[in-house]
Amino acid sequence: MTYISFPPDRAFDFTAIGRLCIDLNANEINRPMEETMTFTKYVGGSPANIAIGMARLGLNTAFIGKVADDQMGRFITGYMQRQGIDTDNVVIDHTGAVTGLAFTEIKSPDDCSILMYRDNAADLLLKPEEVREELIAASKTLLISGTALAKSPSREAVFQALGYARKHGCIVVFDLDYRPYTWSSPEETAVYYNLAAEKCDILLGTRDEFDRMERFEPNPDRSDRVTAAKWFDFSAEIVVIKHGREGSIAYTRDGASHQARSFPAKVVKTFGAGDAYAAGFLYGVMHGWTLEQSMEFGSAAACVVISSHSCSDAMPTADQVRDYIERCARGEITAS
Ligand SMILES: Nc1ncnc2c1ncn2[C@@H]1O[C@H](COP(=O)(O)OP(=O)(O)OP(=O)(O)O)[C@@H](O)[C@H]1O
Ligand SMILES: O=C(O)C[C@@H](O)[C@H](O)C(=O)CO
Repeated sequence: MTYISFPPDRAFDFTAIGRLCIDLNANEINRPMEETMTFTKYVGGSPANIAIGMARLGLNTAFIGKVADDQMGRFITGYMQRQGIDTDNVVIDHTGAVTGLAFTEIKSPDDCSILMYRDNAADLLLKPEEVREELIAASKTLLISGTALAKSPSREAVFQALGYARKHGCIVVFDLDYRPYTWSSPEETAVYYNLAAEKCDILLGTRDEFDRMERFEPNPDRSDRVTAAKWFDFSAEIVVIKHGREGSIAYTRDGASHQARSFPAKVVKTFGAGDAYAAGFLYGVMHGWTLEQSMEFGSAAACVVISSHSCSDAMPTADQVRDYIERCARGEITAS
């Protein structure tokens, strides 16, 4: 059964809007960052990771964002281009803004955290008038990321992109991607997440992220079905709630639910799972797979990334995801 009809014959399968930043992942792992001395630099930013994941899976991909006018901005843009991602709508800031840094701490495979330096980050300075309508008109899918709603003018740029997407029949995916550092208050988060979610076709988030959206409409049992039902009164066709190692569940407008288990993984670090999951899941949905197949593919893609040191660099190809699934089926991979 097809839950989403993507517009055919467009130059891009997938376009993301949001932050492009730098991950600095501690090399000395399994210890607090106070004791780490060296880091490896990767392109980061949840929407960037997802776009890289989609390109790695073989989809025609573009990005809408803003980078600093410095070596880090040029590193990011060059890396995206080497992945085959169209960066014509990646704007260079000229106000002296900087690149957001995500220092990642890997205390243990299950205890990871991210220290974010995002003051005056260039990505949040993307303006509505810098969003190119023709790019969205040429895209089957637009992914928006919650953190881009945290500050103006990025917030208005996202709503401008949403307007173009609705005008041109582009399917909108909302990856909730809540990052506390960037927001002024929980109320502000809930207001803007709800305003954006009303215009989206597919919602992807964790239970905690959906809880944050429900400040004004309590869901005391934190019911996934209650959460999803609300969005079918708006534009949503699919609502996915992710539950970490416990797997994920999706609801569709027809009232059906779809579940996927997680795969075993030798976890190096937990973050990046959601980005890889989003790429793998959307890859399946865009290929007309069942939701169960798409969620399974996303789950396996997530395991490839959490078994690696990086997020962006580790985003798998379709063959690598299939190989991971097959190796698990043969019992060759067990959970750490
Ligand atoms: N420890 C794990 N072992 C196996 N699979 C996992 C693990 N953690 C996450 N996954 C897989 O990745 C999916 C998404 O992970 P999660 O629910 O943690 O989302 P997230 O919080 O958005 O991820 P991130 O940590 O990147 O922010 C899960 O539904 C599951 O399939
Ligand atoms: O999204 C961020 O700003 C942090 C990412 O760069 C990091 O790779 C991560 O947390 C992935 O979800």
